[in-house]
Amino acid sequence: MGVHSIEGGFTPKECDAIVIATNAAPAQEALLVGQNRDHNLRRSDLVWLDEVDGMGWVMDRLIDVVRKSNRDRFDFDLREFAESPQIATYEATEGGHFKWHSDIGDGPVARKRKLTLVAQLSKPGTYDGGDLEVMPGAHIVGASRAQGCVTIFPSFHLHQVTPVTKGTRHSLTVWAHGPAFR
Ligand SMILES: O=C(O)CCC(=O)C(=O)O
Ligand SMILES: [Fe+2]
Repeated sequence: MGVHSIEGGFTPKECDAIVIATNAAPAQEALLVGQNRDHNLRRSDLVWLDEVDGMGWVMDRLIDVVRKSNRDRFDFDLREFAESPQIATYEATEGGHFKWHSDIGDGPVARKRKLTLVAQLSKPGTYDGGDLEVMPGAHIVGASRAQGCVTIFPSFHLHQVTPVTKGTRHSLTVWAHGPAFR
């Protein structure tokens, strides 16, 4: 099952507005499913979109994009958005990265993740590295780095963010949930 890419899911102006609003909110160090702090696996700061004022329109857009993508490409049984979208900040100075992982976890909510959506919030020229790569089969698909581009894939696919080696990368992730695959 493939990786779906939607150019212009957000405009560059909208991406900048999300980053500016996020930077004003206090960040938490990213925890993994199961709440373990493992810098070897992941190094980034996280802000929950629900905790940033004036971001309701962002959730509305994400819902539209997921609905359309699911209708056109996946046809999964999706029922809810059970978690707040997360905005991640990967800093070169901190070796920001996220090693190969699947988003389906053991917890009651992470277990129900079915589609993962990632929006590129940073301009491609402002950071080096920080590539989102997805493995839908025996090959690796590199996500578009275009600002505002949205990449959608089944949450069980392995994916990684390569280390950021210069500058800062911001991304927005949201999951759509539903009954377990069978
Ligand atoms: O930042 C990204 O591009 C991906 C983030 C991710 O894989 C996650 O939050 O599970
Ligand atoms: Fe992930």
